[in-house]
Amino acid sequence: KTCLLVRFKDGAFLAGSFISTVGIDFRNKVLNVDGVKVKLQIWDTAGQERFRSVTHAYYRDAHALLLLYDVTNKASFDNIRAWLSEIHEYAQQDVVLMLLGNKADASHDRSVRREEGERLAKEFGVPFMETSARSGLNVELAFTAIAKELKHRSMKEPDEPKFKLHEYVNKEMKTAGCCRS
Ligand SMILES: Nc1nc2c(ncn2[C@@H]2O[C@H](COP(=O)(O)OP(=O)(O)OP(=O)(O)O)[C@@H](O)[C@H]2O)c(=O)[nH]1
Repeated sequence: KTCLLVRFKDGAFLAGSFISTVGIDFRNKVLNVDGVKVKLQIWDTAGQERFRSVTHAYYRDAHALLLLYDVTNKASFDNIRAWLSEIHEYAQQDVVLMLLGNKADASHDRSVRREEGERLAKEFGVPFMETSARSGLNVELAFTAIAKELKHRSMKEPDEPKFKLHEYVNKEMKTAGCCRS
């Protein structure tokens, strides 16, 4: 999670970093979305179980949640169902969700296939993409898509058609041949 956020914020990869997030941390980034400045305040939660009660407190105020698993770690993928039920319990009902399978670059160590991620995302009706903090694959796209959805929700003109996050993500992935850094 931290590496993905640092890649998005600073365009760099923290190679060999083993510093676990303690509790919660945040970073801001301003994006230009269709000529409008959108300020994203992105909270980076600790994945470790012992910080769970701290992170719960932040779900309620989140407008969007990015759920990450590690494609080289099957347990992290299996945990997604548990995270989703936590989200249903603690987050706002209309929170924007996206599922990301990170470390897509690590092809030799992969233990979760892209199709498995796609299937899970479909089951829960959330947009999905694989990302890589190392190569930058789809990182900008994931955050930009969320920013577009949030901008649309807060500034929508009465006659403006609804922004469709799913469709936007699918279209962008197709245009880029599924992968872009
Ligand atoms: N190959 C590869 N390694 C990655 C990628 N993203 C992160 N890593 C490595 O995975 C390890 C953990 O990354 P972090 O970003 O610190 O993980 P985290 O989810 O923030 O961890 P916690 O704070 O403990 O919950 C580090 O050794 C990173 O170098 C990636 O896209 N590709």
